[in-house]
Amino acid sequence: MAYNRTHDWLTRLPKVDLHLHLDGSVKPETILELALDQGIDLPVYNKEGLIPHMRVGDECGSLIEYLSKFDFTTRFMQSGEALERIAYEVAGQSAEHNCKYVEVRFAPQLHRNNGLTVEETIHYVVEGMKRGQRDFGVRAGVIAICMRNHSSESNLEVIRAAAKFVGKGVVAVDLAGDEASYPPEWFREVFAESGRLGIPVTIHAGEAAGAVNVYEAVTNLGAVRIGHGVRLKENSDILELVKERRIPLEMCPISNIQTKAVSGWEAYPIREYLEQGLLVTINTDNPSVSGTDITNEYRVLSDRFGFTEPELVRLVMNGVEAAFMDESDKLLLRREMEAEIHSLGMGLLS
Ligand SMILES: O=c1[nH]cnc2c1ncn2[C@@H]1O[C@H](CO)[C@@H](O)[C@H]1O
Ligand SMILES: [Zn+2]
Repeated sequence: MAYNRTHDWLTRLPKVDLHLHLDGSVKPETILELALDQGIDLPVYNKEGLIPHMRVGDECGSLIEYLSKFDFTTRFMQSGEALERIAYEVAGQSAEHNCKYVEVRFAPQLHRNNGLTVEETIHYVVEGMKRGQRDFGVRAGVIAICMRNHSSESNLEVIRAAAKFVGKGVVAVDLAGDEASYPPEWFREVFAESGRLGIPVTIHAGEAAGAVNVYEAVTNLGAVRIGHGVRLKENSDILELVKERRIPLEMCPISNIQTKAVSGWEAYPIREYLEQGLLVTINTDNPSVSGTDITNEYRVLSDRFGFTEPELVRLVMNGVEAAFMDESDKLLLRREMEAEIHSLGMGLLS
């Protein structure tokens, strides 16, 4: 590729990633080592051969097809040691892209096949993130995910365990999985508990189903952020509500194209959302499943939509504003990032 000033500074631009799944971020090299340590057979024993088992291609037709990739990685994520290691590595991968803050999400109930409790899974992920923070300087928060195909009882267990870690590494709870088959109104009872316990909520909505799911998430599940929200554009009243309430959208461009949340890039609503004043943020979702990284997300957007450098900086700073962080920490992060952007000679914050 020819030298491109924007591409070069996108690598150096300080960034944040608010929507990243732990089980969608495991490196193939790590799977090779974990399989050996854990005595699990692999279909192939080299990195390149593992990639098709972990990553979707251009032919991915739906969210359901996309989600099928996770069964492979979660098999190797059933011990405290593996969870701690993968969380630590995610911090390292984020640092390589000058990501200053990352929120890592995972579903505790998917990591209990060998007897870990929900609380133990959270403990190990938090420990890995803390070690990553120390070694790589990346600030981090953990989001505990409830799964759409799990029982209320299992999901309530996740929320209650997560509540014990608030202020100690966990920053929010989420709902993920097959959105088209499991509408958000089925989860009111589960998220009433997060309301009672005072844990912030983000919900995957408007990805594989319509804008009405965003409405339900915001008005009845207590969501203060929305995962994706790509299909919000289908209803201008709901879009207006999200805008008025300053609810951030955690958009994940490459993943959104792969899961067919929209028909293609020409229909991807990011520029219109930004121009309409929505609090849009850019994230990776699942680097290993989507074959992406945070720099690549910005690079593709700048190429596809002609975002200017100030617009790209705006998207980054929206992420800082949307972070599940207390205000004093957020202020520090914002100052640090603004200073770094200025020192890169961009002077683009006006
Ligand atoms: O984009 C997404 N939409 C909905 N669910 C997802 C997405 N990416 C991952 N997961 C689901 O979240 C689980 C815990 O991390 C993953 O195992 C996958 O089933
Ligand atoms: Zn997601």
